[in-house]
This record gives sequence, C-alpha cells and structure tokens, in this order.
Amino acid sequence: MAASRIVAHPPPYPHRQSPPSDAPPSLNLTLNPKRYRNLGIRASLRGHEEKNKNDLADKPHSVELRATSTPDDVVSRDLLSLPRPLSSTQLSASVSDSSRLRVAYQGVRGAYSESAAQKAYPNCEAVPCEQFDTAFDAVERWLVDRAVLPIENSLGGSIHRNYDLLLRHSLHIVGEVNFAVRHCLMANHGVKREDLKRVLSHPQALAQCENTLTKFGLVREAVDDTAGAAKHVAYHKLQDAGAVASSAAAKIYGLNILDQDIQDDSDNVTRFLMLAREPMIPGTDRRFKTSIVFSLEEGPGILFKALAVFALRQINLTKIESRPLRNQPLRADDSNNSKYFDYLFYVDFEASMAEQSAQNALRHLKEFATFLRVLGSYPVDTSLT
Ligand SMILES: O=C(O)C(=O)C[C@]1(C(=O)O)C=C[C@@H](O)C=C1
Repeated sequence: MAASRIVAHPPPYPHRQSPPSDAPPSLNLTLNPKRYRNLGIRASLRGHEEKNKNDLADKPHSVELRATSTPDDVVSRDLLSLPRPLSSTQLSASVSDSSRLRVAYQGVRGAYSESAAQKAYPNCEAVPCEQFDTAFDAVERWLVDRAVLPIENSLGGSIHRNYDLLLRHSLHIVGEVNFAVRHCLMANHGVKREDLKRVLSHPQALAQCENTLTKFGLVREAVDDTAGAAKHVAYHKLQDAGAVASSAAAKIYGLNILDQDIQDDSDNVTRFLMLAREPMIPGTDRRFKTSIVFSLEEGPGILFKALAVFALRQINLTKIESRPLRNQPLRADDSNNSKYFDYLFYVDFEASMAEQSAQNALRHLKEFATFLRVLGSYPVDTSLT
C-alpha cells in the first residue's frame, strides 16, 4: 500500500510539534478541549494512492485528525498505535493490509461497543468510528466488512438513533450479541471520590448508573462514548471530574478505578446488532430471530390486527418499538380534520424467514401494511458475557 500523508493542523499547544509537510506518515493531533461532543478521533488521509473499493478513491482526501482528549503519556504510548478511526466526512483511507474481518463500531478504544465487536467477531480488527452513521457508511462503502452497533439496553431502553439509521441505510442484520455492561467510576490517580463534583460519560451509561451517581451527588455531563469520557478526564488531568466507563478504558487511559459495578442493576445488558451488506441465508438449524419494520394503514384495531398475524401462528414477539415517520409525521383524520402522529413499527419475532409460518405471517401483514421491510433473519444470541 502506498504511503499516506497526513495534512498537519497547527497544534494549539506549543509543546506539540507538527511534522514537516513532507514528513512520512505520522499523526498530528488537533486538540479541542472544549468540544465534549467530539471526543472521537477523526483521521483522514491525502494522497492515498491505493485504489479503494469505493469511488472516493480517485478523489484527493483531505486529512484531518482530531483528538480532543489524551494525556501525554497516552499519546505516546497508546494513541499512535490506535486503529485509524473513521469520520463521516472521510471514510476512504482505511484499507487494511490485514486479512482479518474489519468491524466498525462507534466510539474510541475501550468503548463497550469495541468489546461487543470482539465478542461478535473474535479476532476481528475493530475499527473505531466517530458516529453511528459513520459505521453504517463504512460498511456501505466497503471500507469495513461489518458494523456492530447497540440497539437496546436492559436499563436504558432503546437506542433510537440506530433504529432510525437501520431504515435510512440498506444494511442487513446478520446477528445479535448481548453484552454485560459493567460500569466503573474512574478518575486520575490521586483523586478521591470526595474530590469529584462531576462525572462524564455516554448518556446511556449515565442513565444506567442513575441511582449511584445521585447517591454520590455528582453532576452528569454527556459525551459521545464512555471511553471518550475516560480519555478526556485523563488528557486534561481533571481533578474534579471522573468518568463512567469500562475497566478496559481505565487501563488504556491510565485512570484509577474508584468504584466497580456502579450500574443500578447488576444485570445490565446491552444488545448489539451485527450489520452487513449482504443478508445471511436464514436456517432452521438453530433458534433464529427476524427483525422487520412496517407502517400501517389507519383504522381502529389495525395494530392489533398486525400483531395478530404472529399470534395466530404461535410466533413469539421479542421486541416492538415505534418511531415517528419522519417525512410525513402527521396524518390528517378525515372525520374531524385533526392530525395525529404516523408511526413506523419495528418488530423482532422469534422465527427464521426459512420457516413457512414466518413467510405466511409476513404475507398476511402485507395485506394491510403500507410499507414492510425485512431487516434481517439471524441466529439468537443466548449467551451472556
Ligand atoms: O459508550 C460506549 O462505550 C458504547 O459502546 C455505547 C453504549 C450505548 O450506546 O449504549 C453501549 C453500551 C452501554 O450501554 C453504554 C453505551
């Protein structure tokens, strides 16, 4: 693979040197301490000569690499060896020499999503992405083989953004993985719990530790992902703030764990979906689940009718989620001209599309659904680690 050149941004901190413009590949960090929303690293490459599998390969790629939060020792020890992260503005420069499966996840190293990706695809090359959309795009553009994204949590509920993205993109669900999320409260070495005034983490993680954080009297600050929070606390050597993240994140970013298992329920499980460009061929050799999304005509009892197509065939529903229809959220009511919300229904049911009963149920549903899409038929994850 041809050498890639990183365009250097002038460093905001004088002690950080940017490389000469003709320097061999190296990373330059633009640090942006105030932007909590951008705790991920963005890397883009210019002059990446290798023909990529997507059409962006012909275009010059502007390079921007931004990291908001890393202590010096972590920069030298860990950050330079981190996998190259992807941003939605630049997805093209991530061809790997490795023959390992490349799996996109949202967040930075040490995020639960990274562990879930490793559980779903042991020995994969986990590729960090800034946002959920970036991970979808990366698969669609053939930059990675799969994405592993959270869809629901036993304490916090659904991750709505990913429901919406499932519809907006054309990827297929090829698997699910349940991951036991065990949160730690961490801070810089020497900082005690009594010193903390605030705590940073992903909103879902903060919600999962609601009772504990209230008991500790800590102000919550939401950031993009748990590991990004740990990185931020470490980089800025914060003395009044801690992070809620995994023990792996504490190790990577050199933080001290003050409390373990601080989630409100010890059985805190996040369900992740595995996404691919191609659907998997459904089997009947093991337990399968199928995920669909549909919208309905209006009328009394229509949702009852829709759900009955499964009940009539003894098909168990495992999840139902409704989301407002974005383009035409409001539907006029003929009788009195009032308007009400129109919805998309996401349903998971326990059957494989290879089973006659599932096919019949969907044929029946189509009779009164205004839209129906099968998002995937995939093996049920019965494990919990
Ligand atoms: O921030 C992380 O570490 C993530 O992987 C994200 C995420 C989520 O989006 O729900 C995943 C699992 C946990 O439930 C908390 C956060």
